Amino acid sequence: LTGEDSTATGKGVLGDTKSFNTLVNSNGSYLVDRTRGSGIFTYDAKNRTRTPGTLWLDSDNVYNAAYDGAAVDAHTYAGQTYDYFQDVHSRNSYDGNGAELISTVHYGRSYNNAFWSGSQMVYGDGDGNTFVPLSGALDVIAHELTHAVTDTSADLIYQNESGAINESMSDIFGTLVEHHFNNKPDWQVGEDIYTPSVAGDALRSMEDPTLSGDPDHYSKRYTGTGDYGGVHINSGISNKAAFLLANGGTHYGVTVAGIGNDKAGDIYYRTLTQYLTPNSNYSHFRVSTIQAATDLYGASSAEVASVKAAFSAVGVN
Ligand SMILES: CC(C)[C@H](Cc1cn(Cc2ccc(C(=O)O)cc2)nn1)C(=O)N[C@@H](CCCCN)C(=O)O
Ligand SMILES: [Zn+2]
Repeated sequence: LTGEDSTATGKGVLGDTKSFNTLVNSNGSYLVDRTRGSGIFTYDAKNRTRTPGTLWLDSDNVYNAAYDGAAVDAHTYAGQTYDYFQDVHSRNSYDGNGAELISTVHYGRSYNNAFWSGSQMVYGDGDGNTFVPLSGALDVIAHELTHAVTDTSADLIYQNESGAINESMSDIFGTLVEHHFNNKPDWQVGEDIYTPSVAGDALRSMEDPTLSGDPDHYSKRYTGTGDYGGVHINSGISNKAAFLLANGGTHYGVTVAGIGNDKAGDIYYRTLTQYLTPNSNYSHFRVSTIQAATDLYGASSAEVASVKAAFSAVGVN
């Protein structure tokens, strides 16, 4: 594919105007951003389930049609997530080696989900009640891309406690990316694309996981076999700890002094990429996070003390 690098404008899922990089040639404008790593490529599944589908081609480099919104956000937010990992953690794409970022939108019919397939991001349109097109939320895209970071580093097995940590890392970095770009930042997940007719709700809350029925203490962990052993359920334990580490608070009588998003992000990134292994459980997660914080700030630092307090607050001792 040859052509000129160009900047297009368009409207995202929620009607917001934004600009993004495209490749233009005699065929028209492709959602190809050659300025980041080996490139960001966004495809159209045309409501079927073959991936990646067709590379997105637009006629005039202006992406204002309703059908374009999902692609505009998938492309733009993938670029922002790339920038977060490069600029904040010096990681070039999800593998650290500039891997291409492939996204497919309009996957399936009224498909209420988004996922990392093992090689690319995939976004459904939602049914319009439970979800609107799922690429419309930056925390969701960063959630999916963090699965790729995890798979190319700790490679946490997607079940039971290692799977819950895998899921929590995706929620943590999804939230940190949303804060980094100051995109209506909060400690909820998927709020921008979940239940358009219900204000103030979200898929999951990191501040209070019990709002979606998930545990906020290790003693309340799910031990069944559903959801790959509760990977989207027991993630609440780590999500609550992450909220406390960044923001501070008192939980079940344990007080945590917040250290802020940036330090928390550096600690979790180092934990994920240097210490966690495929079979890590919550106990090893605590030890690893303390070690990462010790490497960065010293054994007697306030940051290490807050990591210990955050894990103790959620019952991981
Ligand atoms: C990231 C987030 C937007 C997305 C949200 C999501 C969507 N679903 C299915 C789903 C469908 C319908 C409802 C309903 O209330 O009617 C709720 C949930 N479950 N979770 C999600 O969490 N997807 C999983 C997909 C995992 C697929 C297995 N690898 C993930 O990326 O972890
Ligand atoms: Zn996930």
